[in-house]
Parts: sequence; structure tokens; C-alpha cells
Amino acid sequence: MQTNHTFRLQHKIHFSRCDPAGIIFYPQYFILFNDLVESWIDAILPGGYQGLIGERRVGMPTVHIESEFRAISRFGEQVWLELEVARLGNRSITLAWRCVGMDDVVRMSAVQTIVTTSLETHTSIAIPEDLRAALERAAPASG
Ligand SMILES: CC(C)(COP(=O)(O)OP(=O)(O)OC[C@H]1O[C@@H](n2cnc3c(N)ncnc32)[C@H](O)[C@@H]1OP(=O)(O)O)[C@@H](O)C(=O)NCCC(=O)NCCSC(=O)c1cc(O)c2ccccc2c1O
Repeated sequence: MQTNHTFRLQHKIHFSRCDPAGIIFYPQYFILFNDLVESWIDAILPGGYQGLIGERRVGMPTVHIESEFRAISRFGEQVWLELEVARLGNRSITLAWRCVGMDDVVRMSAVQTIVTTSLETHTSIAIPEDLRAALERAAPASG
């Protein structure tokens, strides 16, 4: 769902994401948000994430990430996973992530910078024009 430049999906915290205490194990958030980025690109770009990476061989590795874990998320709970474009550069995209409970409490937030690369050379490339256009439509006016 895309609302006011925020893309968000409801997600149930599965057993496989949790530690023996029954709470989400922190690296699992990175997997959840990678999946969210994939769903978001699928929603905004014709051909989607698989077309971009698998067919066009555009990489999107993470070069920087800062996270905060503010409250626990428990096995079986529903949460919102949200992202928005915080900055659109020439060869990099900065995303703001939030995991929010149904009680509106922010469980986790992060700022992630990804760089567009060639998966042939593993060097940075300009953000492809169609992806940039899609990101500009998805980004806040000031972003
Ligand atoms: C990714 C790199 C090849 C970039 O190299 P370099 O830094 O030399 O690039 P540029 O100088 O051209 O800068 C381009 C652009 O990036 C910004 N930037 C670079 N580093 C940082 C940083 N640390 N923090 C913030 N921003 C940074 C720079 O300012 C430029 O921005 P502009 O907007 O102004 O153009 C090289 O850094 C590299 O190879 N790094 C290692 C990446 C890595 O291994 N990450 C670990 C996880 S791997 C991963 O997550 C991942 C890998 C993939 O191959 C994927 C492929 C497809 C989809 C997802 C993938 C994925 O998730």
C-alpha cells in the first residue's frame, strides 16, 4: 500500500523470525525490510525487482545502515513495515524504514543507503532513468 509517499505492508511475525524468548531476532529485520524493498520495487517499476536485478543485472547493495531498536516485536503479532525515500542521489538512494505495531508504537527504525551497481563489474552506476522516475514519483516533494 502506498500512502503519502510511504509504502507499507502489514506483516505477521512468524515463529521462524524469533529467538527462544519469542521476540524477533534483530538480523531478521534486515531480511524483512529487504523483502519490503522488493515488494515496493515490484509495485512502482514495470518488470519489478526481478526484472531489474535478474534481467537487467542492476545491483542494489547496501553501503550504510543505522538502526534503532526501541520496543520488542513478539511472535504472532501483526506489525506495519514501512519505507519512504529520504534522499535520491545520483548513484545512491537513502531509505527510511519503520516497523510499527498496531498500537502505533515504533518497534524499530533504520536509515539505509543503497547504491545502484552493475552486477557485471560490481561498480556504481547512475540510477537507471526509469527507476529514478519511479522513485521521484514515490518520494516526498522535498526528498
Ligand atoms: C557499492 C560500491 C561498489 C560503491 O562504490 P563506491 O563507494 O566507490 O561508489 P561511488 O564513489 O561511485 O559512490 C556512489 C554513491 O554511493 C554513495 N556512497 C558510497 N559509499 C557510501 C557510504 N558508505 N555511505 C553513504 N553513501 C555512500 C556515494 O555518496 C555516491 O552517492 P551519490 O548519490 O552522490 O552518487 C562499494 O561501496 C561496494 O561494493 N560496497 C560493498 C557493498 C556490500 O558488500 N554491502 C554488503 C551487503 S551486499 C548487499 O546488500 C547486496 C548486494 C548485492 O549484490 C545486491 C544485488 C541486488 C540487490 C540487492 C543486493 C544487495 O542487497
